[in-house]
Amino acid sequence: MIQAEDLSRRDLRRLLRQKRRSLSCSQQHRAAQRLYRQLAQHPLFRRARHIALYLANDGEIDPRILLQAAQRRGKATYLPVLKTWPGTRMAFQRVRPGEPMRRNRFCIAEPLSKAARQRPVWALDLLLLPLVGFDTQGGRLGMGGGFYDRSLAFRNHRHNARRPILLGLAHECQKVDRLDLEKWDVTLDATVTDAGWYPLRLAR
Ligand SMILES: Nc1nc2c(c(=O)[nH]1)N(C=O)[C@@H](CNc1ccc(C(=O)N[C@@H](CCC(=O)O)C(=O)O)cc1)CN2
Ligand SMILES: Nc1ncnc2c1ncn2[C@@H]1O[C@H](COP(=O)(O)OP(=O)(O)OP(=O)(O)O)[C@@H](O)[C@H]1O
Repeated sequence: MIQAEDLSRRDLRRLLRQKRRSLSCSQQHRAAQRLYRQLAQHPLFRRARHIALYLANDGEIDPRILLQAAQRRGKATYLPVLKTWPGTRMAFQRVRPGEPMRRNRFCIAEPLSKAARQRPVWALDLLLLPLVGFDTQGGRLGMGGGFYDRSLAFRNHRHNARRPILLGLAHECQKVDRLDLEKWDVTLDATVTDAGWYPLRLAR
């Protein structure tokens, strides 16, 4: 495991992104299947009616089969869409199977922005977050854009906010011993990897 305290946030990001990108196609495929098995029958997933996920990029663990399962089960599914103004914000937009996608400025696929189909983040039941690195105390290191932190800033003022449940999704190799958190960083309720769960304070 990586000893995070010896590295700057920038170097840690670079190292962890390299690690996830270097996984082979078959390793990625196996990891996605294992992640699916960890989550698909879990009460938090089964109970959630409004779920936000992401489209995998840059070696991230791929939640697409969870997205498809959620849609088959009649849940409302959402993906992040970057706003053109202000450029630091994103929204969560409802998507249906087969909907056209475009590439955003980071080359990540996203739905065509339609304000009427966006849902405020506090009205989602479950948010599955991509991440670059995680620790076992709920710490999350993202891509460095601050998009998720900004969307979830309300959580740091209202610690008792129950919605949405925040689950980081990761490859086991993205685990680090400890992340230093900045004041704006939101804490995850749990991180789920291909190998298992790292819960922080899940109310069941
Ligand atoms: N799959 C996925 N979707 C996501 C995120 C994510 O982490 N994963 N995001 C989570 O926040 C948002 C996009 N955030 C991002 C933040 C920074 C960079 C970034 O630094 N990219 C380039 C360098 C900048 C550039 O090309 O202009 C890079 O790859 O180094 C990419 C995405 C919304 N959608
Ligand atoms: N709630 C917030 N309000 C204003 N600025 C914020 C907020 N949260 C984060 N930021 C800004 O975003 C920048 C990036 O933050 P950080 O490195 O924690 O992003 P990240 O969690 O890795 O990225 P992401 O959430 O996009 O995956 C920071 O420089 C910070 O100033």
